[in-house]
Amino acid sequence: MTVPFEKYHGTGNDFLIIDADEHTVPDRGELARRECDRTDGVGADGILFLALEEAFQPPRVVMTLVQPDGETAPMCGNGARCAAEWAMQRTGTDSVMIDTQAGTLRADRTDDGVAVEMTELTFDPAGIPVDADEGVFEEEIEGLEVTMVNTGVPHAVSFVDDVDDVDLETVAPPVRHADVFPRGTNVTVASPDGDGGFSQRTYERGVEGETDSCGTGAVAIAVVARRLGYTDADPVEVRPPGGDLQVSFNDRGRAMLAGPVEHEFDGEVSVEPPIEP
Ligand SMILES: N[C@@H](CCC[C@H](N)C(=O)O)C(=O)O
Repeated sequence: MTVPFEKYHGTGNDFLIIDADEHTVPDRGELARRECDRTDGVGADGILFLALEEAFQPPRVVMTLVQPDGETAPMCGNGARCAAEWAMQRTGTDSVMIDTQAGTLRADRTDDGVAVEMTELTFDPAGIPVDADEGVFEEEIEGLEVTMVNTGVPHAVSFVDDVDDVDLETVAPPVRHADVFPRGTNVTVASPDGDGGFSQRTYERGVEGETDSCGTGAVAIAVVARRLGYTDADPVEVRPPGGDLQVSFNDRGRAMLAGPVEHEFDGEVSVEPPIEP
């Protein structure tokens, strides 16, 4: 049998979206491993399974991201922005709430895209998690000087002179798999633009490679840069290869992630039918 999907991307971080209310996929991990493959499948950084609750004001959408390795990620900044656009299109609203494993986010339409209020972030080792007695700030792990933060998912953030000079596919995997991270980590490098903003590159856990953009990574750069005194800009402009993101801070002290979202195309994928009882 086949299941329809809609393909979205947020600054190049791309996802197949499947309506989880309408379509049952018995083995989500198998589907993600097969269809996220950029050679033999549709090609994407993950599959978002979305279940809409239209009765609420604003409407709610339950978001589950299954990554190309078949595992579930608790949170995804760009995925949340794509999920919000999908839900806003379906409900004709300009605001939605998104339920993730890392917490509930509010998302609003902006002039040029979608902004989400991120979940609470932490530098606490237990919350990242990292096996350390105190917060990890500018410490060398597997050859890279990193600061550890959890912005919904863990990021090892490293500031360098020029992100384009970093051989990320070589430098990142030892950090991503370092023993001190019981659940692994994303690895994000950033270089200052001299104007309070940063260029970004991220090697993503679950994708096991570099993506064109990572929303939790952009927020990680902004909060770590502010914490270390590298910027006092608000919003902080963060530029991954796939487009420009803005990270601002609201009066609740929460980070807001904003940027464009695009609907690319629709299609169908084949799945095994559910086993009848
Ligand atoms: N691309 C995402 C992050 C997705 C989760 C990450 N790969 C993980 O496993 O922690 C984003 O935009 O935040």
